Amino acid sequence: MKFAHQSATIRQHGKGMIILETALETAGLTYVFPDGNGIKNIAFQVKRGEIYALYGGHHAGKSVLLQTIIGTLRPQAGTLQLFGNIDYQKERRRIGFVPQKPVTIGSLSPADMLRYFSSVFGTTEIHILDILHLNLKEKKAVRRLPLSTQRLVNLAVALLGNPDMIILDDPFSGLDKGECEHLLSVLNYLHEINHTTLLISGQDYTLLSRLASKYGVMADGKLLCELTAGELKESCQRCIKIRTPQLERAITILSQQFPDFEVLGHDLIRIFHCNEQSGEINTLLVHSGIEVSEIWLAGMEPTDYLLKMTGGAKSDSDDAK
Ligand SMILES: Nc1ncnc2c1ncn2[C@@H]1O[C@H](COP(=O)(O)OP(=O)(O)OP(=O)(O)O)[C@@H](O)[C@H]1O
Repeated sequence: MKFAHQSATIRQHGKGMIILETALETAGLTYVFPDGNGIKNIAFQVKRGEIYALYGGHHAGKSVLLQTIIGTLRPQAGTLQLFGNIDYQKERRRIGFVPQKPVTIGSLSPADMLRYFSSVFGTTEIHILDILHLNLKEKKAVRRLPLSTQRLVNLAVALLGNPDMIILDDPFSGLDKGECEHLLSVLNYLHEINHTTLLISGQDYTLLSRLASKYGVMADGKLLCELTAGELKESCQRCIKIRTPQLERAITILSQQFPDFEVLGHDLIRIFHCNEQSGEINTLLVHSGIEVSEIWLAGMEPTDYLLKMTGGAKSDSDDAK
C-alpha cells in the first residue's frame, strides 16, 4: 500500500490553500488516421486520486486517446505530461493499462501470464490480487476463459508493480450485471484503499457514475466538455424555464415566492423546486403584465443529457439546455 507516498497527493500551499497534483495532462493531443478519423486537439487533466471517466459513444475517439496516452500510438501533435513530467518514458511505468480487448498469450494460464509479465516488468508486487478473486490454479489458457476473467487477468497484470494510475478502456463492455458489480467493487477498492488514480472510458453512464468524480465527454474525436459529477447532476436538475423580454420585472415578481432561481441569459431564467407550479407561475407573470415568450419544464436524466450532447439521442423539448 502507498499511504505515506500518496499523502503527498494533496499539498499545503501558501495560507492553507490545497491543490491536487496532476497525474495526467494533455494539450492539443492529435492522432488522425489517413481517412480523417481519430482524435483532434484534446486538452484535459486528471488529478491524482481522481476517478476520471471518458464518456462517449461508438467511434468517439476514446480508445485512440487512451492509446496515445499509453504510448501505443504516437501523437502527431500536442503534448502529454505524466505526473508533471514531460519526459514520458520516465513516468510510463507508473501507469497500468487494461485494454478493451484483453491481451492473452498463446496457451498461458492466468498464473503463467502473471509470471511472464512479472519477469518482463521485473516485479512480482501485486497488492490486491486477493480481491480480484482470480483462480490461479486454473490450467486453461486465458484466451479460453470468460471475457470477465480475461479482463481481470489483464487488470492483475496492470497492477504489477503497484502503479499510481490505472487506465481502463471500456472495461464493462461485454460483461454481465454480476461481473460489472465485481469489477466496480474492485475499482472502488483500488481507489479508496490503494488511492489509485483511475482513468476509465465507457459508454454506460449508469456504470461510470458509480465511480467517476469527473467526466470528459467525447464525440467525433473531440472532447466536447468536462464536468464534475456535481456539475452534471446540476445541469440535469428538474426546473421550470421561463423566457421573457421583461426579465428584471419578472425576477422581482417571482423571487418572493420562488427564491431558488438562476439567470441563464438576458431573457431566460430557471426556477428550481417548483415543478408542479408552472401554471401558477405563468398566471402570476401574465396577471402582472409580464410577457411570457416561453415557459417549460426542463431537466432530464444524466444518461439522456449525455446521449443528447454526443448526438446519441433524439431531440427533446423537455431538455436540460
Ligand atoms: N486502427 C485504426 N485504423 C483506422 N481508423 C481507426 C483505427 N482505430 C480507430 N479508428 C477510427 O478512429 C475513430 C475513433 O475510434 P475509437 O476506437 O477511438 O472510438 P471509441 O470511442 O473507443 O469507440 P468504441 O467504444 O466503439 O470502441 C473511429 O472513427 C475509428 O473508426
